[in-house]
Amino acid sequence: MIELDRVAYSYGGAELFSNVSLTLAPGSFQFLTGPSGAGKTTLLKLCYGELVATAGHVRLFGKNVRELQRDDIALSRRNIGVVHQDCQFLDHLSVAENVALPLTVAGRADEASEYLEDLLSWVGLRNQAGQRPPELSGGERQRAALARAVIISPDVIIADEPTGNIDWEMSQRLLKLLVELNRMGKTILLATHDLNLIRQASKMQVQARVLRLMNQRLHVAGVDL
Ligand SMILES: Nc1ncnc2c1ncn2[C@@H]1O[C@H](COP(=O)(O)OP(=O)(O)OP(=O)(O)O)[C@@H](O)[C@H]1O
Repeated sequence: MIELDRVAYSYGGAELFSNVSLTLAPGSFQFLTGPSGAGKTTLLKLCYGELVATAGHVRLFGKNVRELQRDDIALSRRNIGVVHQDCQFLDHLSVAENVALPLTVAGRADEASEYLEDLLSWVGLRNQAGQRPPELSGGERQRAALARAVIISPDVIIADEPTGNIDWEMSQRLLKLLVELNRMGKTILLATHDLNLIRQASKMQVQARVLRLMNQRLHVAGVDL
């Protein structure tokens, strides 16, 4: 699905990490952890083609990002649902309109009504459909962001610290939704600081791999980290 092959990334002259190799195999569930500032968000952006590696190769669905035109990258990205750390809603639109936005942008707005109600029920936000994003709680915002990420039925879901600002109960609820998606065959990459979340996933019998970005390298870690 997505492959990073000996990838490095620098902002300006400062190298953030190098020699990072990572494969998102179909149906896999991987956690990305590591200290603040290690470069987790940057690594996720490389995985969904938002940034281009300063060295090494990134392949999205078999195609080298360096050889893709901007439009081709945009097409590949339609198969990757991203849950951003700060959700990135349009506050003047309703929750339902925000969730439907990827379909609207893809010119498939007419399909939105088919899924929207079911999807909002699945994330427990059916009653909040008409509200504006600023009226939602932190946990509700993250669930709305997850609904928006999956409305276009991507094969891959990349979530950047989706439980960063929400309580444990809400974090577990969000994790459960991601586990359900994984059981449906979706490939998940989830960046988190929260080691309890990783332990919780192992209790839910998820075959998750834990990757730790630290000291400029990516390491495979155990859940007891
Ligand atoms: N656009 C940018 N220009 C310059 N430096 C940047 C840019 N974006 C991020 N950085 C720097 O790169 C480093 C890694 O940032 P990144 O957000 O990828 O780390 P992170 O591991 O996700 O951190 P956190 O866990 O705190 O979210 C940080 O020092 C950050 O300040």
